[in-house]
Amino acid sequence: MKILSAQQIRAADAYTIEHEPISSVLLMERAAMECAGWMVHTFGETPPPYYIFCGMGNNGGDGLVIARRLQEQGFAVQAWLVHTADTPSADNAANQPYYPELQHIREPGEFPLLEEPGIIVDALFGTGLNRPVEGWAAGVIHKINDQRHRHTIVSIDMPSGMMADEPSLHFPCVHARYTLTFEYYKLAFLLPENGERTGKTELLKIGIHPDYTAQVQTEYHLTDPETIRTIYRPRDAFSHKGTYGHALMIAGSYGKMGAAVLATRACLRAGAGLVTAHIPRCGYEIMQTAVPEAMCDTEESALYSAHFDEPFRLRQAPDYAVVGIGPGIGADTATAKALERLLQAFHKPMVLDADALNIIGKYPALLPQIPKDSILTPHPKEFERLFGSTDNHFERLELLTRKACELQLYILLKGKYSAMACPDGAVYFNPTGNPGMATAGAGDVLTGILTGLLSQGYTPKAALLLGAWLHGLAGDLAADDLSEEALVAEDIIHYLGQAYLNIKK
Ligand SMILES: NC(=O)C1=CN([C@@H]2O[C@H](COP(=O)(O)OP(=O)(O)OC[C@H]3O[C@@H](n4cnc5c(N)ncnc54)[C@H](OP(=O)(O)O)[C@@H]3O)[C@@H](O)[C@H]2O)[C@@H](O)CC1
Ligand SMILES: [K+]
Repeated sequence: MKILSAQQIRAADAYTIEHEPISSVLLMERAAMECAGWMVHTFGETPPPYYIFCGMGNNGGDGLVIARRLQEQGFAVQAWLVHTADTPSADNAANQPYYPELQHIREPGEFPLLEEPGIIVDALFGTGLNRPVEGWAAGVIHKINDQRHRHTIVSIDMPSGMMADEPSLHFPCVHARYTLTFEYYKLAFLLPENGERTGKTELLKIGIHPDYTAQVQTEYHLTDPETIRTIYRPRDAFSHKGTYGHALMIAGSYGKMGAAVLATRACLRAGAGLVTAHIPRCGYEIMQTAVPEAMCDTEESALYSAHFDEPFRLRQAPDYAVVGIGPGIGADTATAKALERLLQAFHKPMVLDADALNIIGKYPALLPQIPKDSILTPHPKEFERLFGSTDNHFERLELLTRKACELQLYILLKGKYSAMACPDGAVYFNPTGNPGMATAGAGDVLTGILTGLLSQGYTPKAALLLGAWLHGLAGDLAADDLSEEALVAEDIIHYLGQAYLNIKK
């Protein structure tokens, strides 16, 4: 699913008006009708009163139509026009006469007392916002926010005060419980700095012309079930375990064998044909017992770093279809040297996570040695250690994209919507997953899944998009059964099969 800028959304609007064709006032009617329908469905036939705050642009116009439609259905509605400009937009003005009970706010003192707990509809500003809201209009936003513990706030298209595709963290902005957004997610919704202000986002289809969406070029995308279904490849009936590759998982150290077990298990569960776990001697019994399906490659030394000192082992690395490296390996000097030798020996795309990334953060000269098209999966702190810090999440996204292009790597920056930057400059956001997955070992499982998918012959881009989707979906299915709180990394592996079945539906 494409993510459009505010300017492209305006163009989509204009294209629809011209080519459907439909008048702009009727397109507004359609958008508002979807919102009113969502509210009736969500808040029921006997909801608390609706308090609707409308601005002077088309977002306010949507609010006016919502007010009329809800009132026509017999709901208790009060609506106010907040005079943030001298003149209303044409479609806003056209709708005012159809809601004669409209009240007016021209200064914060006129903000009403909303006695009965109800539903506040925020239709002050949408995609037309082009600067911070200031003065008494900002006061109105603060007054709305003051009510958020007594009332449910529903923002129309965007929380008022937020910019669609620029930083606006420090702007006055409505804190919504729900945001009903039209046709496209806005980039701002997908960045952590806006999470608290957007609330739960609901995407409402308002009939934007499909031809516009098909031809418009954008670097930002949200992965969706259709994309995932086109990536997923069913197995060939005549295949054998060799068809799905032999993966090498380099993980674990004394006290961190859990990371190695999780990554190896996830790699097998994701579908790798064969997996060898390259682990320290001290973890041999643990791995053989916990993951009998995996082979083990160990060294005599109990120290993880020591087993890399034997060049013999590394010479075998190129024989593997893929290498996953990082979970629990530690970041001491000997391990760093070993990673360097691995990068010299292995030239196919690999998966680097956790301590492998911390080592590269310490020795940035290793960065250009990573094989082209490899996948890096840093969490925000690891990302910072690798590439430095930024002032806001928009800048961080730019840095992420730039590094993926410069280094010709796939970089997945973990988050609620993990951002996956590709070497061609495209960025995909993954929508599956839940806060229950903020738990020890969840990242090791992702490394295993990605390695397992690469091993089966998925391209790095396909493995990345599918892997992130499966990982999040397995977590969602696990949380549905077990709760977010009780979810542990092992559950993600356990539900991976259900996630695959869900894709095939
Ligand atoms: N796209 C679609 O498909 C559809 C879109 N629809 C709806 O239209 C909405 C976009 O409407 P919109 O363009 O009229 O802008 P909106 O957000 O109402 O702002 C109004 C005006 O405020 C002004 N302004 C800006 N910043 C300001 C500030 N800080 N403080 C004070 N004033 C400020 C600025 O004018 P300026 O002052 O810059 O001249 C701006 O034009 C969209 O979000 C959706 O709800 C649907 O109806 C139909 C389908
Ligand atoms: K709004």
